Amino acid sequence: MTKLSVNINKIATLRNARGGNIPNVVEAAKKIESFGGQGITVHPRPDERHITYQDVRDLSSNVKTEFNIEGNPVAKFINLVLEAKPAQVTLVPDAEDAITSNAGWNTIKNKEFLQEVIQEFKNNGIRTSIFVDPDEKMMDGAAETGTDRIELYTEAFAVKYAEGDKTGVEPYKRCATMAHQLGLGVNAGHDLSLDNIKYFKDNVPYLDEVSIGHALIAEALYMGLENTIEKYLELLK
Ligand SMILES: CC(=O)[C@@H](O)[C@H](O)COP(=O)(O)O
Ligand SMILES: NCC(=O)COP(=O)(O)O
Repeated sequence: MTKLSVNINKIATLRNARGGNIPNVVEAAKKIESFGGQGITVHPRPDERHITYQDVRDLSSNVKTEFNIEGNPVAKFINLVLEAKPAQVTLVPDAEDAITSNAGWNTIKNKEFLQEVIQEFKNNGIRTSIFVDPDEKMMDGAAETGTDRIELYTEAFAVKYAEGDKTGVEPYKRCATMAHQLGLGVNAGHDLSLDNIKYFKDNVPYLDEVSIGHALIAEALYMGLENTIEKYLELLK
């Protein structure tokens, strides 16, 4: 079984559009858990355009399933994660002004830096995952950082799949197999949706967890959050 972690960034985007506290992200996380979501993911960005640092603190004492915090490990982020003590931290090499995540780590060039931050999180009992493109060289590099897991960056697959090209899944198959052989857990995320998740899940082995936000929240506008989560859970069995 592959776990579904629901990324709630877009719930905060909606709240921030008005100020105030509607929708309330903590309540949303609790509902998602009651609908069967197996984890909650957030990606606080430096400008706090959706999830704020305070949201992370509030969620940390309320999330009962697996709490996963994503972000670029700059000092402010590292301190926040050490304070929140989530089950998992996912390191993403985001530029400050990136509209969304758009690349994985070069695990070879950043090996020493990653080794250092990963060790700090692991010393504090936090599982680590690093965001990587589906490139075999980066799997070898990832294993050397000491990370527990990798998160395969799935945008390239999602784009090809939407164009009717199913071969985009091939590098993910190879990298998931290789990561598993190297002793790493395998997560995946970015632009996964009800349209493409089944094909991805059926073709990529050893998939521990997917984190899905943008499409899931958009789908929930039409189908409701409970139905949408149920559909994902069915497809991820
Ligand atoms: C790490 C990742 O894959 C992203 O999908 C991210 O969590 C989404 O962030 P935004 O919601 O800011 O686009
Ligand atoms: N790690 C990926 C994630 O949390 C959600 O990405 P998206 O579904 O919002 O593209």
